[in-house]
Amino acid sequence: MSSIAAVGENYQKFNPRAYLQNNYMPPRADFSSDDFVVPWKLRCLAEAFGTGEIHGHTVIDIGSGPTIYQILSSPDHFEEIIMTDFLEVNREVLRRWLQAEPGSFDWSPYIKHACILEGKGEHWKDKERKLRDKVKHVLPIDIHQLKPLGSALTEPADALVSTFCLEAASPNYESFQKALENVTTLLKPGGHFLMIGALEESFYLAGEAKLLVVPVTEEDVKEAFTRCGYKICDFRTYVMPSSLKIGVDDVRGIFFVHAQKKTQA
Ligand SMILES: C[S@@+](CC[C@H](N)C(=O)[O-])C[C@H]1O[C@@H](n2cnc3c(N)ncnc32)[C@H](O)[C@@H]1O
Ligand SMILES: O=[N+]([O-])c1ccc2c(c1)CN[C@@H](CO)C2
Repeated sequence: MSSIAAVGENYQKFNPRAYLQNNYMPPRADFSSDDFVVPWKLRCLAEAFGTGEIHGHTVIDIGSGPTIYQILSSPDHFEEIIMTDFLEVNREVLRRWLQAEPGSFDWSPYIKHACILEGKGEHWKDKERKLRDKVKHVLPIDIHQLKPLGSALTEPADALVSTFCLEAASPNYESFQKALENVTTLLKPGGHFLMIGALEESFYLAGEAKLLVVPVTEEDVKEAFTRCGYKICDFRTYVMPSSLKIGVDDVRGIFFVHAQKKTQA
C-alpha cells in the first residue's frame, strides 16, 4: 500500500466528535484573550478578508473537516461557498449543521467572535443565516488527485481557504508540495489562498484514530507556496502556549499564510 493510501486508510477511523472536542472546546476554545489560539486564527482570517482584496463569485474550503469557523469571514465577499472533505462522516456533520439540525456542534461563540472582530455591528444570527445560505455544496475531495474535486468543478474559484489539511493528509513534504500544486488548479490566476496549518506537528488524535502529520516549518510552507507560483502577501505564526498543549497532538505552533496565485507563468 502506498504511503498516501495508508493515510487514507487511517482516516477511516477519524472521529469528528472527538476531533471537535479536542480542538474546538475549552481549553483550546478560549475567547477570553486575543492571545489564545482561536481568537488568533479568527483574527488572521477576518483581517485578510477585511482588506477587501479577496472577493469574487466562489470560494472553496479545502479539507473542511467537521468545522465551519474557517469560512466565518468569507460570506460578505462571495456569492458561493463550497465546502469539501475527504470523509463522508465529516461532510454529513457539515450538512447537519448547515440544516440547523438539533444536536449539531455549537459554533455560536465563534460566530459571535467573528462579528466582534469584523466590527460591522452584525448580529451573529444574521451571520449564521448568511453562512447557511451561501454554502451551496459540500463535496468530496482528495488533495492527492491531479483534479482534487474530480469533474465536480466546472471553473476555477476566485479564492481558496484551507485549515490544517495539507500537512495532516500528506505523508511527507514531497506529497505536501504536490498536493498544493493539485489544489492550486482549483484557483484562478490572481486568486487568493488563505491557509492555516500546524507547525512541526507529527501526529494528532481524533478518537480511535492517531493521524500522522508531516512536520513543516515556516520556511517549508513559504518555499512550497513560492515554488507553486504564489506571491506571499502575509505570513504569521503563533507559538502554542504550554497551557494549550493538552496531549491531543504535538503541535508546536500555527501558521497563517495569505498568498496570491501569480497571473503569468
Ligand atoms: C486536521 S483536519 C482539519 C479540519 C478543519 N479544516 C479544521 O480546521 O479543523 C484534516 C482534514 O483533512 C481531511 N483529509 C484527509 N485526507 C485528505 C485528502 N486526501 N484530501 C482532502 N482532505 C483530506 C480529513 O478528512 C480532515 O477533515
Ligand atoms: O489549537 N488549535 O486551535 C488547533 C486546532 C486544530 C488543530 C490543531 C490545533 C493542531 N492539530 C491539527 C491537526 O493537524 C488540528
